[in-house]
Amino acid sequence: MAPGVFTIGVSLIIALLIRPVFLLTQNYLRVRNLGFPVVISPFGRRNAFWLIVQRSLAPIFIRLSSIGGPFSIFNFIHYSANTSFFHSRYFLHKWYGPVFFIVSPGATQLLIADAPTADEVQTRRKDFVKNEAMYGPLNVYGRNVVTQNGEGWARHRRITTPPFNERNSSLVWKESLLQANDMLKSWVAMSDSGVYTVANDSMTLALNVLMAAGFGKRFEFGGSTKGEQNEDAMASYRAALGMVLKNLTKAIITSKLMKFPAWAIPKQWLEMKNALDEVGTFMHKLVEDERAGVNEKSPERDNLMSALLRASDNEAMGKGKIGLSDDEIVGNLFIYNVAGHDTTSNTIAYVVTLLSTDTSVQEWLREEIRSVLGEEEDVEKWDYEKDFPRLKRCLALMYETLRLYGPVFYLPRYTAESYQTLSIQGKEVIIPPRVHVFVNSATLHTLTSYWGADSAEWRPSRWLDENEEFLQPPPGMFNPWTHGPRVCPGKKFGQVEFVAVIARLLKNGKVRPKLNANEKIEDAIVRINEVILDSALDVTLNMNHPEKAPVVWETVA
Ligand code: HEM
Repeated sequence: MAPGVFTIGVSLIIALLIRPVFLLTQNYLRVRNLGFPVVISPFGRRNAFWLIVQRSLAPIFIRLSSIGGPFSIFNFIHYSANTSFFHSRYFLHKWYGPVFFIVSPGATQLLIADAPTADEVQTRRKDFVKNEAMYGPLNVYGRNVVTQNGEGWARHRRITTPPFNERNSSLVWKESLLQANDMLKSWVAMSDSGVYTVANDSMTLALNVLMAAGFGKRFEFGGSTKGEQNEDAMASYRAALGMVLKNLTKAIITSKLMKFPAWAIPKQWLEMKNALDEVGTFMHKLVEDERAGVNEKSPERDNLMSALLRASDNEAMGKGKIGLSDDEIVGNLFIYNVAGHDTTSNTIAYVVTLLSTDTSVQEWLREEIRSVLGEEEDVEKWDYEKDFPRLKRCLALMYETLRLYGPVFYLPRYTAESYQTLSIQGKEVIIPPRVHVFVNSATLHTLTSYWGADSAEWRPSRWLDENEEFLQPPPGMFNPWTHGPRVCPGKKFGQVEFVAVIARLLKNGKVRPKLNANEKIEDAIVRINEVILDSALDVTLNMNHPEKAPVVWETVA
C-alpha cells in the first residue's frame, strides 16, 4: 500500500528533527577528546532560522543563562547571537577557559582567547585559511584580495599593496585635514542645535578621503565636486558608492539579483540594484580610461587606482606572471572601498562620542597637538612627515578605541579539508578538517589578566609609558588589524586619517554632550555610554542609534 500524506508528513518532520541531532552528535564526537571544553549550541551563527528569531529569543536565553546551575546550558547564547562577542567580551572565556570548542548541527568552531595561540593562527595563513564559501558574497564585481586564499591571494596581495606607500599616506594626511577642517566648521555652526549626524558625517569624510586618495578626485565635505572633468558622472558615482557602502549587507544580497531584469526585482531593492550597476559600470570605465593613459605613458599619478593598474601591468609584463583581469581590478577597487570605509568612519564616530564624555582626555590630547603643531592654523602647512610621528597621544587614542570598539572583533579562519596541528598552552593539538577557528579579539582585548582590572575602561593613556613611548603588547594580544601575512594593508592609511582628523578637531575644538531638558551632565554621560554599548555587528561594529548621543562642538581659545 502506498504511504499516505500523513505518513510522509510525519516521516519528514522526524527526519527534519533527527538530522540536526545527528549532525550535532557527529560534530561533538569529532572534538570531545581533544582536551578542551565543548559547548553545545542548538544553532549555528549563520543558521537562517536562528538569524530570523534571535532578536526575540536572545534576550530570554541571556536571562536564563545568568541564573547559572543547570541553566548554564544556555551559555551558548554568549557566542551564538550576532553581537555576543562584543557584549560578552571576556565572560564566555571566563567560564570555559581561553580555548574551547562550540558545536552546533552545522559547524564545529574553536574559540581562541590565548595570545600565543591567536598569534600562531594569524601567522599560518596557509593552514588557517579564510572560508571561501563565507567570503564569496564579497566578490560583488570580481575576485579580490579579501576573498582569496593560496596563490590567488598572493597575486592579489602582491599587486594591490604597493600603492599603500608613504606618498599615498601623505595624500591621505592632506585630504583628511581638509575634510576635518570643513567638518569642524559645519559642526561648530550647529552649536545651538547640536550635532546629531556624527556617524553619518564620519562616513562622508571617510568616503571623500577614499575618493581623493583612491581616484584622485576631490569632493568638499559639503558634497560638491572639485574635479576638472567628468564632474556630474563622478558626483553621481560617489553618491551611488556612498549608498552601497552605507547599506553593505543589503548591497551584497542585492548583488545576487543583478542578473535578473528590473521588472523581476522588488521595488525596494531596485534602487540598490541601480546603484550597484552604476558603481560597476563607472569603475570599469575608469579602468579603461586609466589604462589608456597608462599605455600612453602619461605622467605618473599618485592615486591608488593608477598605481594599481601600473602594478598589474608591470606584473603581467614579467615572465610567466598574469597580472589582474579588469574584473579583478574592479573587484579590488570595490573591496578596498568597502574595507577602508566603515572601519575608519565607525572608529571616528565612536571616538567623537566617547570624547564628548571626557574633557580630561580632550585636554591631554590638545596639549600634545598644540605642542606639535604650534601656532600654525593653516592645515595645508601641517607636515605629514614631521608631525604625524609626533602625534603619539592621538594614535594611542585610536588604539584604545579599537581595543574596545574595533570594527572587526573576531577573525574567522578555517581548517578547510586538512588536519592542522596547533600548539595550545603547551599541548600539541590536532584540529580536524572543517573546523571554524575564531581568534576572539573582543576577549583578547579585554581580559583582565592581560589588561589589568580596568580592562573595560576606555583609557587612551594606557598605551604610553612615562617617556611617552608606545607600549607594545605581546603578539596575539591586540589584533585590530590582524597581523602576519594578512595584516590589513590599509593600517597606515587608517592611522594617518584618524590622527589627522583628531588633530584638526581638537586643536581648536572641544566637544560635550548635548543635554536633554533638565538633564545633568552625569546623567548624559550614562545615557551616552548606553548608546555606545547598544552596538551591533552589521559588516562591522556600529552603534544602533548614534543619533541618540548628539554632541555640541565649540571652538576653544
Ligand atoms: C580603523 C581602520 C581599519 C581597521 C580596524 C581594519 C581592520 C582590518 C582587519 C582586522 C583585517 C583582517 C580581517 C581578516 O583577515 O579576517 C583587515 C583586512 C583588510 N583591510 Fe583593513 N582595517 C582598517 C582600514 C582599512 C583601510 C583604510 C583599507 C583600505 C583603504 C583597508 C583595507 C583592507 C583590505 C584590502 C584587507 C584584506 C587584506 C587581506 O586579506 O590580505 N583597511 N582590515
